[in-house]
Amino acid sequence: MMKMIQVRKKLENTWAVDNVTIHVAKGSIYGLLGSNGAGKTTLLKIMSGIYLQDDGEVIFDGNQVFENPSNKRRIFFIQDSPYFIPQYTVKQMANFYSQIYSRWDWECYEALIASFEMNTNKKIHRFSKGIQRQAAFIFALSAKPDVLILDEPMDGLDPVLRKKIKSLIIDEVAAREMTVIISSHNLREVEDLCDTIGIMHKGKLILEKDIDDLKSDTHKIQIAFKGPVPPVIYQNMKVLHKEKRGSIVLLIAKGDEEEISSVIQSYQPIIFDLLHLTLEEIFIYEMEDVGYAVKNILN
Ligand SMILES: Nc1ncnc2c1ncn2[C@@H]1O[C@H](COP(=O)(O)OP(=O)(O)OP(=O)(O)O)[C@@H](O)[C@H]1O
Repeated sequence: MMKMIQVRKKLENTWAVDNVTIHVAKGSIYGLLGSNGAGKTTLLKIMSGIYLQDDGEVIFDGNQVFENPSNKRRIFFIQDSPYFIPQYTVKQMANFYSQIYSRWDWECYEALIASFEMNTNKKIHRFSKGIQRQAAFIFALSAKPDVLILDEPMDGLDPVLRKKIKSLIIDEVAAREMTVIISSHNLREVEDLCDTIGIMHKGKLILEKDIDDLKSDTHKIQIAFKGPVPPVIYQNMKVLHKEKRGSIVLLIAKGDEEEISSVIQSYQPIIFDLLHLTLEEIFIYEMEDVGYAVKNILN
């Protein structure tokens, strides 16, 4: 539903986004990861129609996004520093959004205001950074957008609020198939939320994976045999990493768990353990495979 095809954008002398192709399916939550300066904000600004790309296409539901007001009204973007009209109170800002977003839901707004115990008569710029962010979420969820784009949304929020906001996002996705694109420096912050992860590095999308696929077919295997490891056990797996510790061989490998197990068992190993990896471990090994360090997005 949201597509970017070979998109490039130059800012001053840098290709901030360089030949990126992304397809975000309706009702999915896409996590865009990358270290400082990777190009995430630029890509989100292109996706939400703030920037026009230099090359390539950005298509939402079959139409261009840039300078297309009817499409833009179906997209809500919370920037890394949320923008509010100067001097506006929460209530005035809500009135403003209700005129732009045709599906604005006052009932939902009132419920969120009560739940976050938000003072609607206070000028938003007087709130702390964290409360401004909560206000931005209240507006975003009340606007009932088809696509919610979030740039570093959890910055400045305490763990309780992060959890609350994540669960509100998940409820909205489940209830009406809202699509979410969310950027972060940190895999751990978004791994429980996203179903697809894309990693950017120096303007390029260097890895894009479905989280369930990744988790289900990547394993940590420890094996030892009386003699050498029979080479045939490697036939139905893709080895990402191999290490020998005495007589034990440690493998990080992709493949079907049952097939791998049955072949190994048939050669009567002395030791055989097959464990699932954390998403973080999977990314480290995957990135080793493509030759990039991702340590800074795993901290
Ligand atoms: N307004 C601008 N003018 C010139 N260069 C810019 C501008 N905005 C970003 N850039 C450059 O474009 C590249 C990508 O920046 P961008 O802000 O998109 O990265 P990011 O992944 O969001 O980084 P961060 O996580 O630090 O926010 C960087 O090299 C940055 O210096």
